[in-house]
Amino acid sequence: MDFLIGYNATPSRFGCPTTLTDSLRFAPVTIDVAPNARVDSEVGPLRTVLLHRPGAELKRLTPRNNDQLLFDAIPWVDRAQEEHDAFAEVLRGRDVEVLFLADVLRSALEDPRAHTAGVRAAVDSMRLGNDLAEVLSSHLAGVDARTLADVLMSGVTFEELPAAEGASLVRKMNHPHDFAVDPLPNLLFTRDSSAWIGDRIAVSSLAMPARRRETALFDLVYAYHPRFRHAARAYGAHSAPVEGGDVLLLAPGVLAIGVGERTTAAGAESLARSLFSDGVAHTVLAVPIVQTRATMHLDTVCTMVDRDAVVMYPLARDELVAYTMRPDGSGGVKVDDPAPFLHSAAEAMGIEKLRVIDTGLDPVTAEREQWDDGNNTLALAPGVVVGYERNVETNARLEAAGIEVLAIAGSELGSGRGGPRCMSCPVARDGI
Ligand SMILES: NC(=O)NCCC[C@H](N)C(=O)O
Repeated sequence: MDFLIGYNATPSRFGCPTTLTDSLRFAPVTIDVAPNARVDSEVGPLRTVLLHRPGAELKRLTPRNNDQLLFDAIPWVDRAQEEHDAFAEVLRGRDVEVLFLADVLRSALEDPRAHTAGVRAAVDSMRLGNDLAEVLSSHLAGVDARTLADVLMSGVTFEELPAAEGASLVRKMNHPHDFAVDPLPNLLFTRDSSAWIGDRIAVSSLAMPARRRETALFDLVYAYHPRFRHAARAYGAHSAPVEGGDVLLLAPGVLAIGVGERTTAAGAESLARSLFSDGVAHTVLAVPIVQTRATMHLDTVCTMVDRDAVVMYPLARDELVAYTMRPDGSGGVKVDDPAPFLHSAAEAMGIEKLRVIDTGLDPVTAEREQWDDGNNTLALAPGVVVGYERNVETNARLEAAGIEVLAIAGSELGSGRGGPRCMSCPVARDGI
């Protein structure tokens, strides 16, 4: 890891007012940082990405728990892993450094403070009762980083618990296959649990109970992994809900944040406020989206495929509006009345028009392909995206508009209702 002289905050790049505390924060300090951790757009050439190779946590899914765990089917795990390996290979083939959550989590847990935080994140005394919680905590305190990482990701059933003296009522009254520690099958969707915005990392406060514990895992990765531990934070992991799938970096300093099933208006406002005060953004568009499973995040209906182009679900094209937020000049946030999204986005980005690659298919095909994440592309560079091969019509429209589509299989990966953008957390992109 390089040691360099740096600054523990980034000066305002957008002319936002600086305060006394800002100037104090700019004192030089010696820090070890990942020199390239920075994402200013959706389409700048991708250099580093964080993925999660699906693992044992997917084997926990059954027809009894899949709805609650936010999967629409029971994935064939071996095939999902093959599909994911092929996805990672496509990225490596384009010179992208691929990091895996399991690796960074294990490294972070080598730090004894992270280990303690990890045990705390695994053991819920409200569920287990004090006796069993204590037994499990002292067991996990003694396991190695790899084992603790596996517990945190894949959970533990009551029958897998270490034999405890004087079995508790909780243990006796739960079915052996019930979870003492819940599995986190949605770790696959690394986009949602954290997002880099400029050189800041925003660890999400996730809305759905099945995903809430992801916050603690990412919190400790960014707090203790040697590569990330000095990264500045945006927003607070314990603020109102914001999920990364709702956060689009339209252009440097310009964000759109979907507000719907996952991200609340309070969450969007809190993230905007934090980005404004750190000088990381000058305009944030809050974009209401319909609260349905099909449109759980903004990136299920719209993703950027070029500097000035998006692929968008046709029904969203005319319906999406945006509430534009800007700093008010005295530490607050000014909110405009809603206006058409495409217009507000172009204005904030300083371009004449945001091109829409029209997946203007017949409504049934459009609806089918939106459900199968046709609009959820991951840009590797301006005009180059990864998409699921099954979305034949959408991909053909993209190609016809001059966008190169690197098609990957997603029959099993898609069972959790997420596409290439959902499955990737960009850590470093070059500027555009
Ligand atoms: N950005 C995204 O749309 N992510 C997909 C998340 C799917 C996951 N099964 C969930 O319901 O949260």
